[in-house]
Amino acid sequence: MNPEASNQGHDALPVRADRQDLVEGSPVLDGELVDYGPNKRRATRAERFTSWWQRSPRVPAVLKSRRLAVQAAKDLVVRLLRSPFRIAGAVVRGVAVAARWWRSWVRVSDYREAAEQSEKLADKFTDIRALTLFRWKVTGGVLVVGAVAVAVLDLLYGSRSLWITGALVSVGLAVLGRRKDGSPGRKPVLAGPRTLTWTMDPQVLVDAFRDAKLIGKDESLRLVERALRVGDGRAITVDLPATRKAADVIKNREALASALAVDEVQLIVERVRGNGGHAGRVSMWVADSDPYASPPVRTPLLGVQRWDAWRPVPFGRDARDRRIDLPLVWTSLLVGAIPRQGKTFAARLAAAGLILDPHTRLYVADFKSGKDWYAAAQVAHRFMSGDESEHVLTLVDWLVELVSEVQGRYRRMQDLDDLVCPESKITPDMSRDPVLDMPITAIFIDEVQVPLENRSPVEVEGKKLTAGGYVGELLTWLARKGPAAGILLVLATQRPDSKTIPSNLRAVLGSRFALRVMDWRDSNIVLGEQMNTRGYDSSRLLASHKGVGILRPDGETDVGADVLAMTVRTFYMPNEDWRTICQQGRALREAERTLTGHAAGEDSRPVLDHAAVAKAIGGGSAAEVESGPEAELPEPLASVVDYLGDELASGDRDFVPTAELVSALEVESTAFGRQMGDLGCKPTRERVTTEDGVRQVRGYLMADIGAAVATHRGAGTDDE
Ligand SMILES: Nc1ncnc2c1ncn2[C@@H]1O[C@H](COP(=O)(O)OP(=O)(O)OP(=O)(O)O)[C@@H](O)[C@H]1O
Repeated sequence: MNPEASNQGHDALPVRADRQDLVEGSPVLDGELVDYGPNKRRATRAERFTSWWQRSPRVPAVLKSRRLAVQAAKDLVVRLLRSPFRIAGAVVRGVAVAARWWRSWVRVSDYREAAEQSEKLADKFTDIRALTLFRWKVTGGVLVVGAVAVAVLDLLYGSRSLWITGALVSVGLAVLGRRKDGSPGRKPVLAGPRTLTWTMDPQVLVDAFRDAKLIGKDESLRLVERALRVGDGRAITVDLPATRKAADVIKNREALASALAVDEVQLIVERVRGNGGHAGRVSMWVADSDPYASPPVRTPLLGVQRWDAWRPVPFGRDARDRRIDLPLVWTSLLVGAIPRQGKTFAARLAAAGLILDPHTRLYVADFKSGKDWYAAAQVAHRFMSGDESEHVLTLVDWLVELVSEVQGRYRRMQDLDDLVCPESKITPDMSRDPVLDMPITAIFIDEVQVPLENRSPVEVEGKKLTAGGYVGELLTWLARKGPAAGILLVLATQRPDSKTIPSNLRAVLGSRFALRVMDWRDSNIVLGEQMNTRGYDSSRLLASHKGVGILRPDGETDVGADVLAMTVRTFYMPNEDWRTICQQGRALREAERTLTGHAAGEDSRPVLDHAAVAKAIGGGSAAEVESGPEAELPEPLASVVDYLGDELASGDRDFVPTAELVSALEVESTAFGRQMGDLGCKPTRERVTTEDGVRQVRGYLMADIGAAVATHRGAGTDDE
């Protein structure tokens, strides 16, 4: 690649302006300056030393900053000037403490109190009195001996000895009267900052686990692999005490990060699975600094000639800098985030892998109607960009065409022998055989909430439906049946809420990628029910971390087949790289003669068999679409329903403890109980099995919650 050209590309930022309205004049630039890969130069020895010095927990903070050092010097001068007064104060306090102790001793207070408590003071009075007299005599004796000793010393050594004795007594009294830790006002209200020291002191790690309540007071950790330097951080593997679960450590990662004094993005906690692991083995990695603050990495696809759609597509890197590839075939992908977090960039990465395989067929529906997808028009079998109702109706036609295509493929697979098609599933050879005509076909829909929310009427087999409802039904059917036949969906949405993306559609989208969202509910909508309680909540990601999200893949990734989800920063693929990849994809298709549809200049209308499609997706569900959207539930019932998800209907659970709901929904328990009561849900007590055995806890019966939901939905619909 020409370096000059590439540098130019970095400086020339994406132009976001209306194409038709562009007349002569300076372009309006919208974008972010990104300093990445190729410009990175090796740090010098001095720079490396400075970086180590700044990060090392062994170097005191005052030596890391000039401002802090000056402040520390000033504090020292003040301390020195104040020291005579502080010593005098300590001596006075020491005299008071000594006098109090002597008084209690001479009065035999402990003996007296014990006798009083056992109501035997009268019996013991004579003994106490005798002891008191004896102690007075001892006191008198010590004073006389002391006075004589001082007089003798004075005679022998002069007044110097008096000064020395006085100084020694003062030091003793000052020590006695020093400000000790533990009593109010006797320690600084704000102690210094906590810093990460666990790599040096395993006890700190154990304490952190205890502070985070991940192990009990009397429990400890076992070291499996000592702390090692891995990448730009340290890794350690430990075994939890028996019965403690690694899943709970992952869930409470934030508490552990706080106990270890690091930001949670710097802490990666994974369960070690398989042969070398067990349910209580935890592998931890702590980054030296924010792992996502470094410049983003360009997609490795830029350097490859072609890609195989069956290979997982390079998607990004995790905090430990491990490459994460995303399997796309036989699954579907949902990408969700608030605006400007990198959804389109993420969806385009998935597309890039497929574009570089000339045997794939692409449908691209860009409801963002910007320039982000424009370059894909040269390779896409069907392409459109716009957010009007006509575009939604075109999408309906595409989806109907794809449903027919899937049905056709299954029919044709039945006729193939077992050697070519061993299961009712497409294989790599089948997808590349031009005679079979079953290429991997992917439909990309950016801002999928636009068609899903469209209320234009469509008539299907005599029934009136909303276009959005019909799109939802078609997408659900395709996500369920399509992947095995080689048809996959990639949907990106700015509005990951339960009303926009129907729950039955979400349930069948295998892979999920959640960039930053507004709250844990939206995060669960993208990632799946209760993922926040398992430690995966994309609302906790930082706004400055563009392209960073939580990936829940459907299938094996390089991190491991059993990893539920992971935080990934997507590769950076700005517009000029995207254009290069699309041009390369076109050249590959031209060479293989696989250019079809829109890209080949033949914008054929889809062949539609509405009757067969309506039959396939089922009349019952279509009727549901007709009845309009479900009435909105009041809070906190809506959040409870969101949290419980499918558990509410599945009947797997009869009861949910209040404590679980309060902690998952992050609400105040009294107010929550009152609001639930107002909505017709009264708590009960049930016996449940917890870690500490069977206990009776307060909570709600699923049936009661279900009944309250039905009542409120019914009421809402009646009102309309
Ligand atoms: N992996 C990445 N590394 C660094 N920056 C990124 C990355 N991915 C995206 N960005 C930055 O984030 C910005 C927004 O990305 P993108 O257009 O994909 O957001 P979006 O979520 O699709 O936005 P919208 O909702 O407005 O369509 C881009 O301009 C890009 O500079």
